[in-house]
Amino acid sequence: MTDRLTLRRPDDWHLHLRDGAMLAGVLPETARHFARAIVMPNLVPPVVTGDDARAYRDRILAALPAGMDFTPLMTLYLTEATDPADVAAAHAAGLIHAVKLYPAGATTNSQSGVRDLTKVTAVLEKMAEIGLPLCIHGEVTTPEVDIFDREQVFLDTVLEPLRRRIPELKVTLEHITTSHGIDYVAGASGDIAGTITTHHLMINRNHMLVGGIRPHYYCLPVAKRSTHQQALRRAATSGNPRFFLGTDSAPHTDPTKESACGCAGVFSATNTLSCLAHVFEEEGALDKLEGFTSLFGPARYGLAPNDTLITLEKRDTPAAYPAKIVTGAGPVTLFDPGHPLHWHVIA
Ligand SMILES: NC(=O)N[C@@H](CC(=O)O)C(=O)O
Ligand SMILES: [Zn+2]
Ligand SMILES: [Zn+2]
Repeated sequence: MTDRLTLRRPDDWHLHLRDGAMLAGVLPETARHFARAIVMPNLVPPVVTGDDARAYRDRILAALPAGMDFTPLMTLYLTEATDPADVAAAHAAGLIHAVKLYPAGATTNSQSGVRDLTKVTAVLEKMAEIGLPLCIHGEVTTPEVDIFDREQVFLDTVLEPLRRRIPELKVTLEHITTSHGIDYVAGASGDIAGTITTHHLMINRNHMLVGGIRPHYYCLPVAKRSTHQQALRRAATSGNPRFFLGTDSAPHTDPTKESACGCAGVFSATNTLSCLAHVFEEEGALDKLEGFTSLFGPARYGLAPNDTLITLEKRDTPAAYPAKIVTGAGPVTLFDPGHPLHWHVIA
């Protein structure tokens, strides 16, 4: 049996590329299939100013193997010291496409994030004025709140009040993991969208915890119960342009994942398209895949869709992906969906 699917070339609207040897190792994995990506700024130290973003963009382009075509779309890491004029200048120069809000302590390298949102009002007002999206890691960090409830509590206690205070702000709720997040984005008035990762479409918390703990499925926001996974699958395959792909491919070396205190992050750049074709076929929605991977994101970010194409083919033989990729920083295990993938990216 052969089935073919030709799509506009996809983009990744939430990606971690890191720096140095890790950057050099993982960048080709994304550039092979994706034309552009919103590049997360949570380096150590973070990408805070326009100058930081320019320097990081240049390092990414320098790490790109000859013959590969890839455009990094840069972001700034919002801190309580961020200067609205610097943000506006970087946006006007075409350098940055979003600003990222990490509640301090919420996730990997978020210690310089925002503790008090009232301290960044001037930046957010400037962003609303110039139409620059705020990408949000939507989890509270309150110690009393259960980790499985942190996204839902964030919606009520942080996101909704913030959007009431600055209604013109364009918001992207990143890596949605719950039906609450889906319902919020689908139902909210104003300019809001949400990204969904590959792995949250394919796993729920049982995959991570039943029969032994699987550190390579640990990420933030943590995978929730299967009813939430089902809500994510319905949203991703619905054709609603508010929902599009942000893989959140987040490489960490195996020793830092397979540890008594393992890092959060799933690395999925290499096999994401095979995974997504699998999911969309299971949902009977292959006709909705192109919107999710290639059309809704550009529309949201005010960019044209890519004019090049990518072709997938379903074959009886499963696609052969490596279990891990070797980088100069160490081995990085690839997301394992737990079953064979029959959709091959062929061109
Ligand atoms: N998603 C993750 O589990 N980890 C990300 C950070 C993030 O996106 O929250 C990382 O940088 O490793
Ligand atoms: Zn995050
Ligand atoms: Zn991320």
